[in-house]
Amino acid sequence: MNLTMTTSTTRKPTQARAAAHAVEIVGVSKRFGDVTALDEVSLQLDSGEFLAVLGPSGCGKTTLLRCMAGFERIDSGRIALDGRAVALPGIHLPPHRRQVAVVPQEGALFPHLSVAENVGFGLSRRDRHRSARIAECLELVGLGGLGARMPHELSGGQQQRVALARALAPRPPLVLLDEPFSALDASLRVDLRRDVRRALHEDGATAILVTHDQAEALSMADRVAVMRDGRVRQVGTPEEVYGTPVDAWVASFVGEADLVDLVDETATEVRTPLGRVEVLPGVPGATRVVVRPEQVQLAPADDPARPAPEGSVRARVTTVDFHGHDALVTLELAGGLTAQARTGAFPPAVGDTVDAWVEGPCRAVPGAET
Ligand SMILES: Nc1ncnc2c1ncn2[C@@H]1O[C@H](COP(=O)(O)OP(=O)(O)OP(=O)(O)O)[C@@H](O)[C@H]1O
Repeated sequence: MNLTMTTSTTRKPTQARAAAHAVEIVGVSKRFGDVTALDEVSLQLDSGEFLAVLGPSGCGKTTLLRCMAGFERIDSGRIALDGRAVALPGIHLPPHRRQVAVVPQEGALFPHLSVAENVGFGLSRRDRHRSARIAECLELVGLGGLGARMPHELSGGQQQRVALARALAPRPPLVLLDEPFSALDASLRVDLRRDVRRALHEDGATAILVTHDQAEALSMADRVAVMRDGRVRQVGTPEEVYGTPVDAWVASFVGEADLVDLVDETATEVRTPLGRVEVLPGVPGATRVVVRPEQVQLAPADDPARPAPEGSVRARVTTVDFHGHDALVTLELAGGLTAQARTGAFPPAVGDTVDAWVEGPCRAVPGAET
């Protein structure tokens, strides 16, 4: 079972080691034969922080998590947890000595133990606060009073909540969540994300969530590390990685993006196939502009009631993906170029001619890597 627990029931005060990061990963590399799963990865987390590691399948997210938990040995670099080195080449603290809890993809509860026994699994039987801590953790994940149930009497979402309560119960300094919501349906996932975020925060846990789901990473984390091909491409707050991606690849992976060519530029404005666009201070060598679909405004062409602003462009609507609360509209621009606009619940129809323009500043990025 992919689960490690500590028997300690008190998290050590962080004040005594104020200088130490809760997690410090420095230049960590890990190879499997010819495959470089991790390539000089460096990350730091403060105590109580929630980091999401976001990247496509095969980018090395799970390997990073397994190296932190102690399930894999690193080839080079260093991992320290709460100021204590747990992995260096030649030094490998086993998982049970790292005080790290892992919440796997599917709860993997012990089927023959009750909910309360599952939650108390990592707590010493002699701990006189054991029952109180079990009850506290079940309350924390919204399952107060369900301790006597057996795992098969719970829904998938409830089982994941028990898995989280079990991970939190021994107060591990670090909780690692390995795509814990991937097996759940969409509406349950949204609720559970919010509750897990709150439970971790209330318990003061430092946590790392591995996910390929950008909405999950952006909505839950204090900071997001975007990975590709074993490397960390960008680390920042959700607003930073979405609003100021470092390159075209990050821009397209973290949310939808129209990457439009930069035609000419003045100090703060560029001309693009989507009209005039205000740009944020750019990155050297920028050739493209990241326009988020929600920045693209549309109005019926030649509508006297809503004249398009100067610098707008003419476009034809080619497809409309209706989502209820909003819609994603694909536009054909001059020269056969396409762009996407996110509208409200009343989008234009396929075949309509519209005026399109971009509102708000955009990020200019190097265009080479897509
Ligand atoms: N035990 C292993 N033996 C050989 N190759 C491995 C092993 N574990 C991982 N890899 C390879 O290392 C790379 C990174 O894999 P990893 O599982 O960390 O990616 P991931 O981002 O978590 O992907 P996913 O989202 O699909 O789980 C992949 O190319 C994978 O095939």
